[in-house]
Amino acid sequence: MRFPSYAFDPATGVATFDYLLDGPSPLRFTETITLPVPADPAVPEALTRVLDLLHVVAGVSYFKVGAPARVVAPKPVPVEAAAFFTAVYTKGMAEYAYRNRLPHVLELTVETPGVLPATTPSDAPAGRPLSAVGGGKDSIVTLEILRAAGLGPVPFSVNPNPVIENVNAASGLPALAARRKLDPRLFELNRAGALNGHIPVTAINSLISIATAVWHGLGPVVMSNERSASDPNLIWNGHEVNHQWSKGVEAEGLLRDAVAAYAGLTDPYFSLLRPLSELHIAQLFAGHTAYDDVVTSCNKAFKLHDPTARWCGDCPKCRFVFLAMAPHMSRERLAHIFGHDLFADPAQTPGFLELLGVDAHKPFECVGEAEECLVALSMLTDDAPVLVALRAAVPDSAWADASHSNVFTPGGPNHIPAAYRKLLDAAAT
Ligand SMILES: CC(=O)N[C@H]1[C@@H](OP(=O)(O)OP(=O)(O)OC[C@H]2O[C@@H](n3ccc(=O)[nH]c3=O)[C@H](O)[C@@H]2O)O[C@H](CO)[C@@H](O)[C@@H]1O[C@H](C)C(=O)N[C@@H](C)C(=O)N[C@@H](CCC(=O)O)C(=O)O
Ligand SMILES: Nc1ncnc2c1ncn2[C@@H]1O[C@H](COP(=O)(O)OP(=O)(O)OP(=O)(O)O)[C@@H](O)[C@H]1O
Repeated sequence: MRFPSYAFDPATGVATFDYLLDGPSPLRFTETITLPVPADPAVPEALTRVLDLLHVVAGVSYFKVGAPARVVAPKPVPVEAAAFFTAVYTKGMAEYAYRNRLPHVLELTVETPGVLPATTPSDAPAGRPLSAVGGGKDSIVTLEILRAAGLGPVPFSVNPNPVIENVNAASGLPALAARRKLDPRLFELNRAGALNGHIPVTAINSLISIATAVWHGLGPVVMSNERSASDPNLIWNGHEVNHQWSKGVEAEGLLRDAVAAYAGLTDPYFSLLRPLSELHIAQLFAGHTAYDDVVTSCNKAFKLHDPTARWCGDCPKCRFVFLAMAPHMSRERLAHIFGHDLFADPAQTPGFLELLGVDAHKPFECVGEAEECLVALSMLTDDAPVLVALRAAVPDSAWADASHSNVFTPGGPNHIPAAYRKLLDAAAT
């Protein structure tokens, strides 16, 4: 796989990234990413550098059509950027490799045509934070922590759908948006049965967020990725397979190092919620009723071709968020947010058992740990049909583990700068 060229027009904010899958029948693709144009459209060198990184990282959508054995990046970069590329194409594509039985994907190294020394670091950004909004509870909690601290966060999204637009409207904060258009050829190939699978979309959205912040004189970029995003779903051929890899703390560190070494940006990007469990975030979300009619975490609402849906009420993510929010609010409020009372429907029991670790591995979805689910269940005392069935199915040993849980104690590795860490600690205690 090669990366023939890319172009960026500061007058329109349009970047076009070209890709080539080499071979007897070469395949060419072009992805278009449109950044919001600032009042002063002069292009700083750091923006060009971030776009260089984005060119390679956004290539994963086209890589997956052929799983080529060699990926050759277009420019020399520092070792930190090369390491980030390799991790995105291996660890970020691990679910795709596992589902398609392509073990070589986990072993490849993204080649670069030379090694550059690291760029001299600049000062950390001191502008208004750019806060990535996905429409779910997590980014709402971050936005409200930053707003309460008087930092004037700027909500930012890639391809905002009506859910995200409604969340932004409920926040009352003027938002920025970027557009991302995959090459339509990809969908033709998918319809014709090409190899397909999950890609590390957060790595792409993160670089688009950093590019926007740099161009607009904003920053840092503040994400809302939680502690459990770092935990794998399963081990395959000796490699961890994590559906949420690019939301995890390892990816966050690699991305920060790559952007620092190649673009000279210091502390440009971190996740404010990294030390928190999903259950803890759900507790903080419960304090903000203004978003009840708009908040949506269900991934089915985010299909490229069906942008109007909210909670489907029948997927691992809906079940997980319902369970995580349940201890922190009335059942009436919960049913209002979701449009369904999932604990009243016995057909939901097997799906909840999967989340509780009683069945199978962690689902390939953005859901928290089995331990968090057990703690949430232990906090619920009423006799809704699903809760009765779950209590009966959970083994005694699991209850003992849940009673010693630290899901409400912030912890674990993170990259939060000291000034922001104070804000989190004040909000989460
Ligand atoms: C919404 C969703 O979950 N989509 C995944 C799904 O794709 P599907 O065909 O059902 O719908 P579309 O999202 O409309 O995609 C259409 C095709 O386009 C491909 N594609 C999409 C975006 C992209 O950046 N590159 C692409 O190539 C896609 O593969 C389809 O062929 O199943 C796909 C195959 O498993 C997934 O790739 C789709 O996932 C999206 C990329 C997506 O945005 N997913 C996030 C909701 C998601 O899963 N986030 C994870 C974090 C993962 C990470 O490491 O960043 C999470 O929240 O846990
Ligand atoms: N379209 C998008 N544009 C920019 N950032 C996004 C987008 N979608 C998600 N994100 C960001 O990526 C991270 C992971 O997204 P995720 O969907 O898990 O979070 P969320 O929507 O805030 O909450 P939830 O886990 O409840 O869905 C978050 O920091 C979120 O803000």
